[in-house]
Amino acid sequence: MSAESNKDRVFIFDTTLRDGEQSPGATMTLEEKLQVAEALDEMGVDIIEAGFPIASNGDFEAVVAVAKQVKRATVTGLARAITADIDRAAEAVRHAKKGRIHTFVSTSPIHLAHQMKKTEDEVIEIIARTVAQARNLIDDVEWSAMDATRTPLEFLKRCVETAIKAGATTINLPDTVGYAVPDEHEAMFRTIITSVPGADKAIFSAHCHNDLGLAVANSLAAVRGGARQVECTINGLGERAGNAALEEVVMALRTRADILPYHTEIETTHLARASKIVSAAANFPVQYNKAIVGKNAFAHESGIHQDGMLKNAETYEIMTPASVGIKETTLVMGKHSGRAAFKDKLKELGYELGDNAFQEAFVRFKDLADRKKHVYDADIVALVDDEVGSVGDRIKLVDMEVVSKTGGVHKANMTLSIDGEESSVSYEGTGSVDAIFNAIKQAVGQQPHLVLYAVDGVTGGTDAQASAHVRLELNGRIVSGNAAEPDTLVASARAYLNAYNRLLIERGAAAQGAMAG
Ligand SMILES: CC(=O)SCCNC(=O)CCNC(=O)[C@H](O)C(C)(C)COP(=O)(O)OP(=O)(O)OC[C@H]1O[C@@H](n2cnc3c(N)ncnc32)[C@H](O)[C@@H]1OP(=O)(O)O
Ligand SMILES: CC(C)C(=O)C(=O)O
Repeated sequence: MSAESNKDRVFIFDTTLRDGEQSPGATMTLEEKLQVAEALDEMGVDIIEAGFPIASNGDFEAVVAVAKQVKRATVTGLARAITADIDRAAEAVRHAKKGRIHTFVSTSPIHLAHQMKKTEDEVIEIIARTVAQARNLIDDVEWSAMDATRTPLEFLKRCVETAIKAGATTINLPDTVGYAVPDEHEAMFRTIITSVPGADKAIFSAHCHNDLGLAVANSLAAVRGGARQVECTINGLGERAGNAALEEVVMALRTRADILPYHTEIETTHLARASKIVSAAANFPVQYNKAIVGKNAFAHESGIHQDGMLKNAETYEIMTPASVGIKETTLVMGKHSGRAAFKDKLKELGYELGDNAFQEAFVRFKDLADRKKHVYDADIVALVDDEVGSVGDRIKLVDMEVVSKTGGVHKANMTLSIDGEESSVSYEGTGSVDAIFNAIKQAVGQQPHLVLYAVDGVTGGTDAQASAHVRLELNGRIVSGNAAEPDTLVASARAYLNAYNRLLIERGAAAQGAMAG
């Protein structure tokens, strides 16, 4: 495929299995690498860098296995500018339908002086010799200038010209240490591509690291400067702060085609799945706020955004979750949510409340969200059931204080509203709950028999709401009451009152008489 006929096509070179695996702790087994490679191939990645064959027998075997498995993509293996490395890489990638050798050497003064201990002329000789060696073994050869962005332009031009003359078909100018900024990066590519003799015969490639958080921005700048291959990894995995994230590069090109008129052949609906596969294989969690594939990438918690989303998703989303393989947007219910989202959530949960009941439920929801980190659907169900179940209650809890001492007194001081009038009472018990129930019985002047008292957590966690259940019996009648609250004792008191209120309803006028007496 000539660079000319694909002038706006950006080739995606995925190095999750090589640079990605260089993330400390991200080592993958052969089976895991095959699973990742399959996902990349199905997604339409153009080149898969499967490993560094000379690094170990395991790496060599992995590159061979990936090469044999992959159906569509070109498979490459990395090699230093060393004869044995290049031979080993060739031996591994020759198993692929389309194989590539990727060889590299340092070009920056600091690397030449301290790592390679070579002069510029010696490096030029190494490039000519090793690229030619690779090209004698395979037609598809990529050459990389390690630390290109800290290399003086004049020397970089000499290196690139030498590599192209020796037969390199792809020239990669890596920002090895994540030092570049976008304008400068774009200019570097443009200068090299427009001034090096023979540059039109090669595809230029960007390989950006994220040390300054600029890997994706620099990759896009390189494309503007003429690069047509971007090296990246799923989830931005990679040495130190990582590489440019594949999903971000691809979606930026797709979403901003208006000012970045280039395209890739990536099937973007596979992105979320690939992210999960890599995260599991590399045992590397994806941060919640990671662009495109993070748990929060399509989640909205604030009321104003949720209201906008309910009116038109384009108000707060620049791409659809479906376009990256995420099922749907989520409106997370929390302390920043407003009425629009709460109403929508109630509808989803099957509730239709009248204006007053809705308003009261919303106030209680806000109050709960202020106290609880996560408000789950189950919390809202408990809250609304509780709200609906207590509509019309004649006796309500106004305030409550419980004093409880190990081996000592358990006392409940309660203020209740009975038919709109407040009444305070204190009573002791054998425990806090017993004291509460005794205080209520004292206030209402009745002694119903407690048939059942039980408490469950609505959700997990110590901040979960407690759901309390009380069953009372009076004169042969049995009624149940429920209440949900973050505080177990308050939930218990309200459940008792809820049951007692039902007892009053069932007993009708007789109960009214009893209370008045
Ligand atoms: C920017 C990048 O991501 S580059 C890729 C980095 N990835 C890795 O290093 C992972 C795999 N690496 C390995 O398994 C090992 O480092 C090996 C097998 C490659 C080499 O192991 P060793 O022979 O023990 O060498 P060691 O790692 O200690 O040092 C690297 C050597 O390679 C040399 N070297 C580094 N890059 C190159 C290069 N592109 N071309 C030629 N030689 C190079 C260094 O100068 C050093 O040589 P020296 O020992 O003569 O000083
Ligand atoms: C080997 C090259 C491509 C590399 O990984 C880098 O320079 O970061």
